[in-house]
Amino acid sequence: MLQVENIHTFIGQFHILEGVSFSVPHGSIVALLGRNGAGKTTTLKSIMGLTPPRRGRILFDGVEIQGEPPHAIARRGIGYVPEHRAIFRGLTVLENLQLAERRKGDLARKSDFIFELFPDLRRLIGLRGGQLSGGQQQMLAIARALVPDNRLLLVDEPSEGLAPVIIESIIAALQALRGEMTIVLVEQNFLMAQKLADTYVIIDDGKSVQTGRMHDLAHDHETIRRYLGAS
Ligand SMILES: Nc1ncnc2c1ncn2[C@@H]1O[C@H](COP(=O)(O)OP(=O)(O)OP(=O)(O)O)[C@@H](O)[C@H]1O
Repeated sequence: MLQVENIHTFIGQFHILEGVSFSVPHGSIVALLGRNGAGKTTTLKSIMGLTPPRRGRILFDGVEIQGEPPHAIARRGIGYVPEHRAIFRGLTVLENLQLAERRKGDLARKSDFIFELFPDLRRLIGLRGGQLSGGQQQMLAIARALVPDNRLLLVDEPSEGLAPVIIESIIAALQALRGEMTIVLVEQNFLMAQKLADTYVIIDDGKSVQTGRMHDLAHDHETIRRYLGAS
C-alpha cells in the first residue's frame, strides 16, 4: 500500500533523513523504531508532505505522492495522528470530531464505529479537549483520524506520557482497527510495538538500517541493544 524509497529530507539546512526505505503491505501494522532524534517523526511528516523529501519517492497505491501538498496527500486517504495529539483544547470533543470531516456527513457515517471503539468519547462528547485526561485526548486524536475515509493511519507515539493501564486500552483500540486500517506506528514503548506490529523498521541517524518481522526482533537482543538502547 505504501512504499517509501530512499527518501532524503532537509529541515532548513539540516539533512535529517539520509535514506529511509520501507514498505507497508495492505492491512499490516508496521512499527518505526529507533532512539530519540533518529528521524521517526520526520519520516511520518515526510509521508504527509509536511516536511517533503528533497529526494526519493513515496508511492501510495502505486502512485507517487511526494511533492503533493499535505491536504492533497490526506485526501488520498491517509490520516495523521501527530505526537502530542494536537487536539483543540478549547473546543469540545464533538467539535474536534466535526472539524475532522473531509466531506459533509463523514461524522454521522462513522460515529457508531468510532464510539464502539472508544465508548468513553460518547460520554465526554460535550467536554472541552483541555478538560480530558492524556489518555482521553489520545483516544480523541485517533478518533479524529477515523472520521474521514482514511485507509492508512500514521500514528506518532500514542503511548507517550500515559499510564500502563491506559496504554493497554490504546493497544486494544489499535488492535481492533486491524483489518479496517493499515497502520504505521512510531513507538518508543517496545512492548506496545511488540504487541501490535507485524513488521518493524529501525531508523538510526536518519537512515533505515534494518527491517524484519516484529516477532523475530523480540529475541534479537543485540539489535535491540545497539539501536534501541534498551535491555
Ligand atoms: N525543526 C527542526 N529544526 C532542526 N532540526 C530538527 C527539527 N525537527 C527535528 N529536527 C532534528 O531532526 C532529527 C530527527 O528528529 P525526529 O523528531 O524525526 O526524531 P524522532 O526519531 O521522531 O525522535 P523523537 O522520538 O525524539 O521525536 C533530530 O536530530 C531533531 O533534532
